Amino acid sequence: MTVALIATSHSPLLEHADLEAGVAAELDQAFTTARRFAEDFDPELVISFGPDHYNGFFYNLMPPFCIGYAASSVGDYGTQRGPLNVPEEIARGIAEAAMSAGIDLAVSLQMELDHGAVQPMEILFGDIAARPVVPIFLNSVAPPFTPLQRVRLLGEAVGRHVAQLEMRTLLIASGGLSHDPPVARLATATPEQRRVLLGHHLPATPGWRKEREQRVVETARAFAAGTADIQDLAPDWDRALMATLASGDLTSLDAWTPEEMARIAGNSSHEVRSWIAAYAALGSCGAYSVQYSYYRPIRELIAGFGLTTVTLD
Ligand SMILES: O=C(O)/C=C/c1cccc(O)c1O
Ligand SMILES: [Fe+2]
Repeated sequence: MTVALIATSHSPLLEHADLEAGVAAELDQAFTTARRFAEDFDPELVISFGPDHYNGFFYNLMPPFCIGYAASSVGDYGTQRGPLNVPEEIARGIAEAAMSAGIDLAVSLQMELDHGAVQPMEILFGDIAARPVVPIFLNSVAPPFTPLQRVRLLGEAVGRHVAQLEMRTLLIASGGLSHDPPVARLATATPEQRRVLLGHHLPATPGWRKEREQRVVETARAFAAGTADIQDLAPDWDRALMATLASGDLTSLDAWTPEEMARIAGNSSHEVRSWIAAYAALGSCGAYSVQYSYYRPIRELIAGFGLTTVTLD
């Protein structure tokens, strides 16, 4: 059994932002390092922990966790659209193992994924169907949020099962870190936004999606210029979280509350759930060490942008 982890922020603005040359080069270097790590590891199986942004999961039925037995990408923000290569038997095994460990979760035979789940696959492998992948959705935008302890326990249960699979398995965490992009929220939604949060706008016209994405692109430009009314990034919080994850002892995160996370690090900081679950999964396979760690708060991407590669000792 060999297991490794790549944890990375995502941002749909990667293709739309006007980054300073130095920052663009740095990011390029981080992605190249991750790509080489993935190529060298050559996984037989990928398990991808990621959020959704009201493209696949809506308030008509919003589970805390869901494992896809089959999945396809909606292709938002120009990401690759179409089916992923999901090994159904392995996905079922993971879901049954997590349920047996006391983690209640949903399963889907028709899971829809957005940039939050597929962008790292595209960056690492150039094709979302390049490797067999089991997608694990963690609700990170739609309150109420399950406690972080449950997220850690989900990760541990998945990791214990993966350790028995005898497959070279790459865990991917996609999300975070501190950030507050203009994703609609139920508490403050207009009637039109409420329809979107319920999924009632579907099937959406291409024009509708373009409009929604353009609003985020414009907010990012304003954020970089210092004129957006979204919450600032929280680099100290991001760095402290990355240090805790690297330490191998995640239990102190159990005490974090969603309210405090949002207050300090923004409404989308809940995407760090993917990192916590994936690090916990690796930790239940053995002691680990971070091999590479990148971090920079990048307003143009509306992201405290982190990327780590991690191996078992
Ligand atoms: O438009 C969305 O739904 C989300 C956009 C976004 C922007 C910046 C960082 C992220 O993690 C995002 O998902
Ligand atoms: Fe996101």
